[in-house]
Amino acid sequence: MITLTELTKRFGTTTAVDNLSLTIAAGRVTGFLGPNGAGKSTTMRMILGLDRPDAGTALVDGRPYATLRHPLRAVGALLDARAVHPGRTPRAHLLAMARSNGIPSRRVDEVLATVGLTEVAGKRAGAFSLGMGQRLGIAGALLGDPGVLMFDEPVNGLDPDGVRWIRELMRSLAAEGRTVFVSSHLMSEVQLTADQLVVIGRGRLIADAPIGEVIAGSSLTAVRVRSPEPAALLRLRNRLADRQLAIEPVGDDELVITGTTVVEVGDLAHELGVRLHELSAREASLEQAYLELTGGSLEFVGTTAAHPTAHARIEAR
Ligand SMILES: Nc1ncnc2c1ncn2[C@@H]1O[C@H](COP(=O)(O)OP(=O)(O)OP(=O)(O)O)[C@@H](O)[C@H]1O
Repeated sequence: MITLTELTKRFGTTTAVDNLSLTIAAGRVTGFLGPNGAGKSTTMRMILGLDRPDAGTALVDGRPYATLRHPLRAVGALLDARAVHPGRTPRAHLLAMARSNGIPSRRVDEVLATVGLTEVAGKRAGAFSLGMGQRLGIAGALLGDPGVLMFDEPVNGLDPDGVRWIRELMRSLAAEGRTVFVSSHLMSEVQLTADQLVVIGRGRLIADAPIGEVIAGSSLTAVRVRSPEPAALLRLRNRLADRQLAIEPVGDDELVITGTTVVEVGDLAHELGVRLHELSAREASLEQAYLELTGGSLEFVGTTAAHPTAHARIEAR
């Protein structure tokens, strides 16, 4: 478990992480989302004791990282896949890590096999592709068999097989009861991998909820209902309006309603004796829900206009 309490980090006049309080629970994959510059890496660095908070605390299983005697056995992390010295071999790199954390050297061969690098274990890491570097970083994270794992953009540079491999690895690590905290900009991938989402913008918490709730909260998640009887449909519309739901009529035979479920609308239609020709749910994608949530907290925006002013800074709503 990771516990953040009023965590704050400033760089000069920039508040990178702003009073962040949340718990990242064990036994599930928590996706960590936010626009560029939102403060994700800084948060992860503070959890790992690499950046010192200006206020608040970041605890791993109730303890600050710096007080862990064998940190790699408590928390494994992939932050920067290029962090390995180019002249070193994967085996030498992992052996050095193992030695400094009291981890038996046979564990090195185990993790090399897990990430599929056994055959290149004696080659210099400098010649590795980005995907191989990611795999080596993941091997380092797994080395101490830790209960908490953090990955910053782990699928970066991986081919489709590698992407699927990391997805299955994260799912299985969470199924073993570990805490898996992973940042990503790939919404389709997060939708397939994560159970819980933490969304931040400009260092502040925007959402901390199960993925289904985040999608259900989107204005693009809606129920569509069609009836061949306009008068009956109007009765249904009035009753839905009584419940303060947002209703968009389409012609006189269709309604699109947000903030409800097919169960609620179906039950109401039945109660009012409204004959239906369609009752369907339209679910927003995670990407649509995410863009709505973070729309006001973008730090850097580009444009597709003819005369781009890319990277203009915009103010928060
Ligand atoms: N060492 C540093 N010195 C100065 N400013 C920094 C430093 N590290 C981060 N920042 C600033 O803090 C803010 C948060 O950066 P951070 O890298 O944590 O965001 P992020 O969410 O990980 O972004 P990305 O998705 O682009 O990786 C940004 O405004 C960034 O410029």
